Amino acid sequence: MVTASAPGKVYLFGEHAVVYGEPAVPCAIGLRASVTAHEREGGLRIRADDLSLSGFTVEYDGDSNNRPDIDAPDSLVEAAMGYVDEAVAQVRDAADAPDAGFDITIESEIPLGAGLGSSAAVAAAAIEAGTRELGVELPSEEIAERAYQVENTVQNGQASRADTFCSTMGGAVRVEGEDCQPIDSPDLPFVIGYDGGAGDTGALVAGVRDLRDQYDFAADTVEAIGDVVRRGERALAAENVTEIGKLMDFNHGLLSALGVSSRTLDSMVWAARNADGLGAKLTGAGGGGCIVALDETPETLTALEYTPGCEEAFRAELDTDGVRVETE
Ligand SMILES: Nc1ncnc2c1ncn2[C@@H]1O[C@H](COP(=O)(O)OP(=O)(O)OP(=O)(O)O)[C@@H](O)[C@H]1O
Ligand SMILES: C[C@@](O)(CCO)CC(=O)[O-]
Ligand SMILES: [Mg+2]
Repeated sequence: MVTASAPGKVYLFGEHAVVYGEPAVPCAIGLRASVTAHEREGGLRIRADDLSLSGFTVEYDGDSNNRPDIDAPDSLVEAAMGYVDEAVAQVRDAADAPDAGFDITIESEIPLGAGLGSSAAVAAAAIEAGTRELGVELPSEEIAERAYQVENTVQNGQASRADTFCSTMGGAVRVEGEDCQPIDSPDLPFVIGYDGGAGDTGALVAGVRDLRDQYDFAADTVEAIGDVVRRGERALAAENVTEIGKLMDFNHGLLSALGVSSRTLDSMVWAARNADGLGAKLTGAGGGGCIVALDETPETLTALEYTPGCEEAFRAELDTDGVRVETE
């Protein structure tokens, strides 16, 4: 039995645009998903009590895909299970063990669908736990690549390597197309506001794609996000936190123009700005979920706590540990 964990992340800059080849800078944070894999005689049984489908246990064999007996629409169940299913497919492929069966247990501190990269963390941790359980040790680059394949399949061919590379490597990273690099970052005073909601990553990415196909100025907006990221990288290298904050504000405006913000995400961003934080933006796919702000003082945290629609506000720190084995 092997347990592995991987961190969630916030985007300092560049989500959505990264899907079209612009650079992005996500940063791993100290909230983790843990996956335990225990080999069994064929089939797959998944225990995922943190899933918003009120927690369920699923048991089915590889062929018949028996539907779990829970009171939720099929599409939701399939979407909820897609990442784990695909991660197990990657494990079987990597270990050359097409018939390997597993009991998988997932425990996670990362809210689902909220922009903190729960899917990437679950995928990376599941691949690490599953392959180790079969006695195979993958280099971290391969875990990242296989976790990306998981996201790409579930998001219907519309995913970047950013979330999965960040979750696998930890720390701050820069991703542009297939080029993925760890980068240096100062300790940034992240404050996260969470509205308790979720967005559907695949649907939000598809919405941006449609806008980009329809309007030249939407394509220009995606490129403008790339420009913000390039400036952001310079600010990061110079440890100029004030400039980083300003660029985060700009990045949020451009994401809003692309239709991926929401009323509560905007309210939380404005609460952070009014509290004189250094900058704030939505993080991840958007639609609902989390914003990330920068502030060393307690003001932004307090302001978010009093913002209608904000369910939870907390500080987060850059986590330099990527995917790791917890117990073996
Ligand atoms: N604790 C968990 N147990 C089982 N599956 C999980 C868990 N956490 C996340 N997942 C999987 O990840 C999916 C959510 O991924 P999605 O990409 O929509 O959001 P996210 O990764 O949290 O946010 P973003 O991609 O915007 O950063 C869930 O539907 C589920 O399939
Ligand atoms: C919206 C997106 O850019 C980030 C989701 O966390 C999608 C992706 O990069 O795969
Ligand atoms: Mg995701």
